[in-house]
Amino acid sequence: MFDLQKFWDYFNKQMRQEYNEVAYNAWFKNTKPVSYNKETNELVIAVKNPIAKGYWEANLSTKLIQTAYAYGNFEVLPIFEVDGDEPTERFKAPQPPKKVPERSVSPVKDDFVAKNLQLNEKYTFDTFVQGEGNKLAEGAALAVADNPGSFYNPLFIFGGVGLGKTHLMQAIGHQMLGERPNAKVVYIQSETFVNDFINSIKNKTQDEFREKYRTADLLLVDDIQFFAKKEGIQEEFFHTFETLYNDQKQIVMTSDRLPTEIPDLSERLVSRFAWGLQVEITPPDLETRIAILRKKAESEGLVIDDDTLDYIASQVSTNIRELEGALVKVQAHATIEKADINVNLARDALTDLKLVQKSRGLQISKIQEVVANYFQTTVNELKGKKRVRQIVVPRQIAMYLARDLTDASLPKIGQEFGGKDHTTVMHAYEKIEKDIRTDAEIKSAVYELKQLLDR
Ligand SMILES: Nc1ncnc2c1ncn2[C@@H]1O[C@H](COP(=O)(O)OP(=O)(O)OP(=O)(O)O)[C@@H](O)[C@H]1O
Repeated sequence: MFDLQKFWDYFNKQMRQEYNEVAYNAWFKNTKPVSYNKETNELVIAVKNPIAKGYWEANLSTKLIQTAYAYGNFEVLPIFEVDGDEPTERFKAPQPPKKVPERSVSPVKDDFVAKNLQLNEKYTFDTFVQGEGNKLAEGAALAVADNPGSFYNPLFIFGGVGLGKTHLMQAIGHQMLGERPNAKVVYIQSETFVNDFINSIKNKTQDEFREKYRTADLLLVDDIQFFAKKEGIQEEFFHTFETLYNDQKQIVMTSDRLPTEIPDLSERLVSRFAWGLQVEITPPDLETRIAILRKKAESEGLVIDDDTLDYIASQVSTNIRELEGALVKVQAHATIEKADINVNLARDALTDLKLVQKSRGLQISKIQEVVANYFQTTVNELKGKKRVRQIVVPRQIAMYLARDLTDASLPKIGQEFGGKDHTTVMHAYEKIEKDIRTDAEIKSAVYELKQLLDR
């Protein structure tokens, strides 16, 4: 006998172990079983909104089926309904993103408005592919989109270049506008905030400036690390933040690093940014990169087989913008050659990409120079034999980066480091790889060095 409530409790318990708290709250909290038909095996589940419905259909229906089977050999056919909505047909694909309605423009001068309110219509939750590295951030963004101004305020999303921070933050904006077309969603690059502020002083239009930002229902500030060392701007932003926060308006920020790592960010901003939730996006694994490419290819109407997707995804590992660029290249190559897309064509199309990566990789001397500068030591010390910690750690980090960012073999790296044995390089690599997971200082040093080397 299939007891629906008991099974549901069991399933939830399993999911609690699998999902972190943010994601669990986003997907399972207000979801409930409605009915089970033992003739047809249809199990109707009520989810709280269309996003959740799309997510359950894409990610959780199989889990539900498997769990029911494991639970007691029960067969279920999940059907998801949006709470209070009409029942929908089974496994319907997620809805395409709603067309973004024209926003109502608040009564401030045009030059303050027009250039800033643009959200990229492609940056919605539906087009965002979930993976290990962004699962938490996506869950948090969804939770915020569901309950702006209350759940996690502010939401601070941080991580490396081109990993989807802007995409996620704008998805929150889209969802709010989908539900409340007249909401005032303000999206800005932090540099725009800086420029607007300076112009407002020049033109004596500070009132308009403040009106624009302090009356937002949702303020999205991208790349906030540009506030580093800018005291006046930070002061202004502090007041904007206070006003919005006190009015229970949602604030979302992105940055390439944690607030504590932004140089000279005032203590009060650092502490306020920590009031809500800070979530990191880390680079996607191969599987996620393939899924992103597949989704992108589908949306462009491209037919690309799995091997080719796999090949393209394996060429670009850390930046999704570059990954998309690689796909565009392959597509352009196919058009020019009037040929179908396959692995050979992709290889040809991406040859120069490989050359760039290789030439990047050949510069072990560049890595040594940047690392030596960073740690205020010298390239000679890195190549030398001194065993004091101040030199050993930078040396090991430099070897780690040489291994990670170049194609050079272990013996070749050893040679470049004053003729060291390849086992020394291997040891350094493994040591730093482990330290990155356990030592916040090493992690942040490696991260910053990678950013420096990326320029
Ligand atoms: N998980 C994802 N699913 C689908 N597309 C993604 C995903 N992550 C990133 N992208 C795409 O990759 C591109 C770069 O993403 P985005 O601009 O959001 O990165 P970012 O982290 O804000 O980068 P930056 O640090 O340069 O500001 C965008 O076109 C975005 O749509």
